[in-house]
Amino acid sequence: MSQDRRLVIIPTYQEAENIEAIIRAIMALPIPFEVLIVDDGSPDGTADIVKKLQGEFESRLHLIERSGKQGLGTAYIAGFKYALKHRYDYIFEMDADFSHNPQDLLRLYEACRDGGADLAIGSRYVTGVNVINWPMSRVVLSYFASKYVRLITGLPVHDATAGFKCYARRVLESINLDRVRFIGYAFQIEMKYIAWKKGFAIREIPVIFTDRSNGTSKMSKGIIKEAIFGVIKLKLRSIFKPF
Ligand SMILES: Nc1nc2c(ncn2[C@@H]2O[C@H](COP(=O)(O)OP(=O)(O)O[C@H]3O[C@H](CO)[C@@H](O)[C@H](O)[C@@H]3O)[C@@H](O)[C@H]2O)c(=O)[nH]1
Repeated sequence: MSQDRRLVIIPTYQEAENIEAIIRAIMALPIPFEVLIVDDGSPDGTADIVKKLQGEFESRLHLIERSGKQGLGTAYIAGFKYALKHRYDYIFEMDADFSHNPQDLLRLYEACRDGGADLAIGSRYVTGVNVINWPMSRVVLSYFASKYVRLITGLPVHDATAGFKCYARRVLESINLDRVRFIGYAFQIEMKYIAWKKGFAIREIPVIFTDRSNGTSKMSKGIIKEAIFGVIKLKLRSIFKPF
């Protein structure tokens, strides 16, 4: 176990209020994780805070700086390419804003390392609805989005848009990352769908998602639209141009 190399990728845009605390919370976990921040030129100086912390955490804290907001999906793709190049064994996706509890990284890791999962998903909807502080409209949208994804594509997961995950390296190695198209929540659906179509074992681990106290969500109408039409495009793509 101790030889495993674990990388937590956190995409950031305007997360100056959260970034130091989330990095410290991950660094304090009982087993070592490395962290890669992929920042899109946040005007609030998120990247500068990361650079300052690099002095303290040295080789455990990494930063990719990109110019301008390019979307969560492309930030993760940049992070995945970094992870494969540097041969990490387990690669995690996580938000910067504490909506994902850093302690749950350990449970996702165990599900992959000991539980036979190739992809472990921190899932809000395995046992009821485990979301705190979201407006009811957002809970309903998110919950039924997963039902919609299942209906159209057959993807057998309860939380299709979840953004808290652990991939065993072999999953990312098997995916042509240059063919991953979507940039918002549809990206989260697309990655799960491709992994499932390729026959990887997916396990959902129940987690509690707590909406952020600091900063704001980057959700937009464009992101919702991309997800609605993206699911249909994914289904068609799988018929005409299998993954
Ligand atoms: N680099 C980069 N990071 C971004 C961008 N947009 C958002 N992020 C970062 O991505 C993370 C999630 O963004 P939020 O805007 O906080 O997401 P959310 O609305 O709370 O959505 C959450 O739930 C969705 C499902 O309901 C998930 O699909 C999503 O991944 C996330 O976990 C945060 O760390 C945020 O800074 C971007 O364009 N570029």
